Amino acid sequence: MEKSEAVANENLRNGGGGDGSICGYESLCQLLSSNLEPHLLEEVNRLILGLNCGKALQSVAIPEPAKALSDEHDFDLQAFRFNADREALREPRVVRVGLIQNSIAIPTTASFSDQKKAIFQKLKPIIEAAGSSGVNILCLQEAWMMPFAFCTREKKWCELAEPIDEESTKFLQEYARKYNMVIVSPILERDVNHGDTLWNTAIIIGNHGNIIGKHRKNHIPRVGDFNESTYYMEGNTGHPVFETAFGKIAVNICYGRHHPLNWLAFGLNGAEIVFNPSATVGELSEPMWPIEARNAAIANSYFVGSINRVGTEIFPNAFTSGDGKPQHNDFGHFYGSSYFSAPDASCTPSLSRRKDGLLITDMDLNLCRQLKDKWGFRMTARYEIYADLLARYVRPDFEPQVITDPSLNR
Ligand SMILES: NC(=O)NCCC(=O)O
Repeated sequence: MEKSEAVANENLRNGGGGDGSICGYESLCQLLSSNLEPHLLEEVNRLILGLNCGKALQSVAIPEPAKALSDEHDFDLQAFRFNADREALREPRVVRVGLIQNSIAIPTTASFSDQKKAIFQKLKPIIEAAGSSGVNILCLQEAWMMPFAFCTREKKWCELAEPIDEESTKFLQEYARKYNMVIVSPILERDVNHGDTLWNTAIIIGNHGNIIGKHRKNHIPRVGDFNESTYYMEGNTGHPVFETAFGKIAVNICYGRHHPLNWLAFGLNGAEIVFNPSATVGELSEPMWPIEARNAAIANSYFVGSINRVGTEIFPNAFTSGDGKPQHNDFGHFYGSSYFSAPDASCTPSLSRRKDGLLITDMDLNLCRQLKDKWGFRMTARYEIYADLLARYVRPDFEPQVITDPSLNR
């Protein structure tokens, strides 16, 4: 292989910096802001981040205790604000929402209990930073309490699954109570009452530490090394929206973001913020990452919080994925880059591509209805014609509606 080809392949797998950075920059936005003249940057940002209420997205002052924690524990910390127009009859409904992305804490060869404890330990200062900054709703990444071992297809990792009221939930319930914070906790769930069935589940912990409910991932990837159907079942919880003290929220777990109907269903049930806790790698999905969630926010008139884990997780035994490629011990680089999208097509810059991080964003939920009134996507959606097509499509005798040009030679 040519050297340049080898470098290109390495960039594809791990990012242009070799260390997960983008040629030495933490994120695309940082690369652009470090290299463009201010007037060019303003125009580029207008195009790639959009405008919120006609203006560039505002950043928000980071509270001092959170800043101190991020300096001490070396995690990325950014804060922004999505505004809405002032209304005559409704007060603004501003909530502060946080997303956490992180790498695992110790090698995957350590004992399971040590690995879990080390992740808890690593997350403590980041959750403290969120809580002490007044975050109202906090979401963690997919299967945050374990390495993303689904690539291995080894059954031993099933041991890490937990019932919804166990160790990981208890750990977060304390923070929910301490900081009056709703916490969305995506874990690998063990459903003891149903024969130890495993699910990929997001638990919604209320701001009093109570469990409001759970949602189980609807769509399971069967792509690349993401052999997740070896571990858990397709969700059976529908598309619940959880009415919390701070707004109506829902969770579209990872691969569900490729399914527009999944996003739609949460919108139809009234979600104002949909979280997309994920675990995905650069080579597979990075060009899709800035588009799909943002499109969902626009199409469904709600906010989306997208989270991806960070780093390269190396497993003891090599695995293959039936694609003819050599066996390997890791998925590739989880590229972080967590961000928020708003219904008016604006979005925040993303967090680091290689570091742990906390993204805090204030959002006026009034923006959701304002965008529904402006664009009328819900009103113009013509759901009945799609309901009819879908009802026919799922039948075994479905015939596609194709009208063939009679002049075609067949
Ligand atoms: N965890 C998960 O569903 N990953 C699938 C990969 C992707 O959707 O980018």
